[in-house]
Amino acid sequence: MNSRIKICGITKPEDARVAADAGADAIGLVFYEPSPRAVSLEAAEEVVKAIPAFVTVVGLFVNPDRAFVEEVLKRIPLDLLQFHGDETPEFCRQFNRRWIKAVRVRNAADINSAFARFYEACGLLVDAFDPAHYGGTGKCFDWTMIPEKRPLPLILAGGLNSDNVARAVEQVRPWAVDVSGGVEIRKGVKDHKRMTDFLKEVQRVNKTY
Ligand SMILES: O=C(O)c1ccccc1NCC(=O)[C@H](O)[C@H](O)COP(=O)(O)O
Repeated sequence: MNSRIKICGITKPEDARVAADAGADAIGLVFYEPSPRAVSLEAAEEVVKAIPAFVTVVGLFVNPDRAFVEEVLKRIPLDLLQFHGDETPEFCRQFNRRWIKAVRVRNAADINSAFARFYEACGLLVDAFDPAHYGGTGKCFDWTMIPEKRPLPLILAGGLNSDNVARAVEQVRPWAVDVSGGVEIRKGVKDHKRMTDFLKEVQRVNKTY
């Protein structure tokens, strides 16, 4: 099985185009103001115009109000919602939209309990735990905590970059990988070479299976 690739925290149309041209399966837009990768609705509209057919547009939220998600959905044609905070399953399911849930991993039980609790999600994103941040930390976690048995598609995130993603794919065999900081020059600024190197590396290791 090929691991799909999501590039998260895209803020500019040209970055979305480069990612899509190089083979990204999904683009993430961060609707969380404290993030250095946050986009306004106006910026998101421009980014989405640059995303071709068959590339999934993912909207990322952290403990949003229901009204805020609805406002975003009215303006931005998101294919998928990604909830990165302490949202409940009831909250996540109410938008009549496919969704994924992120979990910050301290131990294997965090992953197994999230699989059970968020069984209606269409994927579980596993990310590094940092008490001060909900995501986008640039930190890896110990991938040996990830169970072999996965009731939902598993999306691996946290500190991935073109140097370690092949090892991650070989070891974890995730449904998808998700990257943000590892393809930036600095927080919030994507680097086209780092994005294409990352995509090529996943494509290379995918071919070996
Ligand atoms: O990217 C952010 O700033 C962010 C802030 C708050 C919650 C989630 C956030 N990003 C979520 C992602 O999908 C990232 O790609 C994922 O956490 C991995 O980030 P990184 O370790 O920088 O690759």
